[in-house]
Amino acid sequence: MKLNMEQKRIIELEPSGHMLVKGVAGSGKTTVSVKRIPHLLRHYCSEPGDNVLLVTFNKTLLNYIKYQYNKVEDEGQMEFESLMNKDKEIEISTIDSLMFKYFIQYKKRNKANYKISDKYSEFQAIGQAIESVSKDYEGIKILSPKNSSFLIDEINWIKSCNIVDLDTYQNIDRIGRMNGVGNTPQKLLKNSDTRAAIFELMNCYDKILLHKGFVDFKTMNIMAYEQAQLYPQKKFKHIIIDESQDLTRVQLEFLKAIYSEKKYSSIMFVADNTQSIYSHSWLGKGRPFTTIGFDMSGKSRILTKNYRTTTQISSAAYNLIEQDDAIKNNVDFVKPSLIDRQGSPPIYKYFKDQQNQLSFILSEIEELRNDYNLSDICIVAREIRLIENIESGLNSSNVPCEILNQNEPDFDSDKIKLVTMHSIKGLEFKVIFLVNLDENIIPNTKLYNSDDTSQIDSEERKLLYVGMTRANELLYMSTVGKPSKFIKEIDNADLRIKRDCSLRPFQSIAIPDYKLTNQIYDLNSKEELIRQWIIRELIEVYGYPLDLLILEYPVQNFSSTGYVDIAVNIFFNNELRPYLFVETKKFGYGIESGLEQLKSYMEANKDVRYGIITDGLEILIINRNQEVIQDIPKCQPNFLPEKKETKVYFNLKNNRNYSYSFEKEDNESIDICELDSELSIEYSDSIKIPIAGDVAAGAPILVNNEYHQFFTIPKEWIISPNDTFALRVTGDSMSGIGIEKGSHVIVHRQNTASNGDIVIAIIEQEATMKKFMLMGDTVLLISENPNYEPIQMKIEDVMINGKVIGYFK
Ligand SMILES: Nc1ncnc2c1ncn2[C@@H]1O[C@H](COP(=O)(O)OP(=O)(O)OP(=O)(O)O)[C@@H](O)[C@H]1O
Repeated sequence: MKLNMEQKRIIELEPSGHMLVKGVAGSGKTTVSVKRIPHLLRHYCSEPGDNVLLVTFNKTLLNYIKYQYNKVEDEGQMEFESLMNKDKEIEISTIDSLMFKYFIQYKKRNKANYKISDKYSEFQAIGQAIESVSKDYEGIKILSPKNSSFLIDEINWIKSCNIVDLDTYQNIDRIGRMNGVGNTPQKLLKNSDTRAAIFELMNCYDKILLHKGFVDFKTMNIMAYEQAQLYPQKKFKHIIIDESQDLTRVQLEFLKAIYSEKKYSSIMFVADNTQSIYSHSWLGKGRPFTTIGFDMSGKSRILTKNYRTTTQISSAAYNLIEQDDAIKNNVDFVKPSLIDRQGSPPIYKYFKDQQNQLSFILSEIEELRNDYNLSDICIVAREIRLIENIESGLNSSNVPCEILNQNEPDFDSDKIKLVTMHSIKGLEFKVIFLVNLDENIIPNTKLYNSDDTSQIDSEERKLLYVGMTRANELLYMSTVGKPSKFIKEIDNADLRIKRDCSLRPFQSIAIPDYKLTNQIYDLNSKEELIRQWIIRELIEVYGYPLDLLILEYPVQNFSSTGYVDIAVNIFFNNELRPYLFVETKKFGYGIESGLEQLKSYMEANKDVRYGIITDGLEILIINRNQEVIQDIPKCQPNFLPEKKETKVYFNLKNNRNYSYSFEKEDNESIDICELDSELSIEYSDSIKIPIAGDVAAGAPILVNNEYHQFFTIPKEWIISPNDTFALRVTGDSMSGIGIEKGSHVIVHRQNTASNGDIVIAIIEQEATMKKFMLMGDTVLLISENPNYEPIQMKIEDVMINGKVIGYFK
C-alpha cells in the first residue's frame, strides 16, 4: 500500500500534545493510527518508561487491528512486529478492558467486592427505586415501571457524562437521548421536577444495587476514572484513540488521566462523526473538544479519500449523509472525496419473505464462490436475532458460517462471517450482504419516543452508512416486506437489480409520466407499472430511442396472433426489425409462466435476438438460443437510422477526390477528408451554395431560379460566391466520369469555356451538361456515355451558362 501524502504526514508528525485526525469512512484512519506507533516508538520514546497506547472501541476491532498486523508481511511491518514483541512499550487495548483493570484496583483500595450488575438486577433495582422515589415526587408521571428502560438509559447517560450534581443535570442540554421502549415519556425540561426526580432516582437505584453488591457498568467506569485520577498506575506518553467519536465523557476523561503530558508527548483523537452510532458518546454528538479541555484549533488533520470501497458504493452510501442535516452541519463533518476505484454499484433486492431472501443469499454465495473465499463474505443485520436466522438457514444448507466471536474472532476461517451492524464497525470485507433493511428494523422504531425521533433516525442512518462502507468490492442490500425508509434516501440510479447488470431496481412511475400512452389499453393496470419501468430503463440506461419501441407488437404463431408487451426495433440495412422482446408481469407475480410465452414469441419471429421477462423483482434475459445472459444489450449506433450522409466530391479545380459528410438534419455541419484518409481537412470558411434546379445530362431542361435547398461547401472549392450554384443531375449522359442521375454538380456562372470543360449549355432555352469542345466555328457537346452521340452545333446557337467546377459522385 502506498500511503498518500497526508497519511504520511500524520504518521510522521512531530508529537506536540493533543491533535485530531478526522476522516471519512475507509480513509485510512486506523491504518494511520497503527503505522504511527512504530514511528513514535522509534523517534519519540527514548526515555525509560516512554510508551504508546492505542485504544480501540470494541474487541472485534481490537482483534481486527492485531490480525491486520499479522497478515501484512512488508518490511516495515516485520520491524513493527519485533518491536511489539520485544518489550512492553506498546499496548493495544479496548477502552473497556483498560478501565476494568483500574476498577479492580479501585475495589482493592476500597476493600470492596463489587460485581458488575446484570440486566435482571438492574430492572429489579429500578422497580424498587421507582416505588420508593415516587412517594416524594407525586405527579411526576415519568416515575413509572413502564418507563424502566427509559429511566435506566437516562441514568446511564447521566453517568456517562460524569454529571455528579443535580445542578449540572438541571442545566445541561440533553443531547442524544434514547428511551428503549415504545411508549414515550415527555421531554425532560431543564430545571424541572422531572429532572430532579430522575436524579434522586439514580441515587436510590445505585444504593439498591450496591446493597446487593452490584455496581452498574457506567458506575464501574466512574470508579475506574476516579482510580486513574488518584493513582494512575501506568501513564502513557503517547495515546492514540481510534473511533474516539464513540467514547463517553468519562472514558475520555479517564484517558486524559492516564496521559503523561511532557515534551514530545501526544494524545491523538481519531474520529469520524458520520460513524458515531452510540447515543451516550460525547464528541460524536457534536460537542467541541474544548468541553474536555482541548482546543483543537490548528491541531486537526483531515483524510478525505475513501480507499476501502468502490466509487459506486461510496456514492450510494453518501446519499444517506446528504439527507441528514444534523450530520452535515456537525463541525467535525468531513465530506468524502471519491477516488477512481470503479466497481459494481450496490445491488438492492426486495423480498416478500425471509425464505426468498435466504434462497437469494444462498444462490449468490454459490456464484460468488467462483471468485471469492467464504472468509471474504460477511452478512450483516441490524439485530442479532436476524443474524441467527440467516445462520441457521446457511447451516441447513451446509454453507460453512459463523457469527463473529467478539473475543476471539477468526477472520481467516473458511466460513462466511455473520455480524451485527454495531459490531462491524472498523472492519471490512470484500463482499457484504446487508440483510433485512426493513421498516421498523432500521431505524429501530422501538427506540422512538415523542421528541427525539430525528435524533434516533440520525443515529440509525449512520449505522446503515457504517454497514454500507464496510464493503471493498460488492455490496448487496435486501429488504423483506416493507423497505426501510432509508432505502428511499438512496438514489435509485446508484443501485442495481442484480450483479453484472445495468438495470436499476424497480421504481414506480406516475401515470402522467407514462410513455407511448396511445398504445396502451389500460393505463391503470398493474402490469403497466412494470412495463413503464422497463421502458424507462430501456431508454435511460440502455439508450434505445423511444420511437423504436412498440407496445403490443403482434406476433403470428400458426393461426393465432400474440401480442408482445414491448418490442424494441432496430434498423438493419435501413430496415426496421424487432431486436428485443419484453414480457412483463405484475409486481412480484413470478416469471415462470411469462418465460414460456416469451420463448414461443421468440420462436415465432425469426428476427428478434433477445428476450426479457420481468415482474419488477426478478428478471431473466435470454438470447436467441434461449441461453440466459446477464444484461440487456445496449443500443448501438448502427441500430439507428443513419444520421450522417457521406458523398464523394470530385473537385475539378485540383482533380482530387474528397469524402464529404453532413448531418442529415443540419447540412451546415460538414466534415471533409481527402478520400481514403481519416484526417479531416481544415478549411478557412464555408459557403452555402443554392441548388438552383435540375439539369438533364441527357435531354436539356430549363434552369429555374427557385432556391429552396443549399449545399454547404468550403470556400476554397469555388471561384466566387455570388456566381456559384448547384444543379441536380437528372440524366445519365455523364455517368462515364461518375456523375450519376440524382447527384449534384457545382457550377461557376460564366459564358465562356475552354476545351475539355464540363459546361452547362443552354440550347433553345433548355439546359444540358456536356463536355465542351470547340471545332472551328462549331461546338461539339460530348457525353461521357457511349450510348449518346456528340451534339454538333453552330457556335452562335450555343449559350454557355456555366462551367462545372466539381461534382458529387
Ligand atoms: N493510501 C492507501 N492506499 C491504498 N489503500 C489504502 C490506503 N490507505 C488505506 N487504505 C486501505 O483502505 C481501507 C480502509 O482503511 P482503514 O480501515 O484504515 O480506514 P478507516 O478510516 O479507519 O475506516 P473506517 O473509519 O471506515 O473504519 C483498508 O483496506 C486500508 O488498507
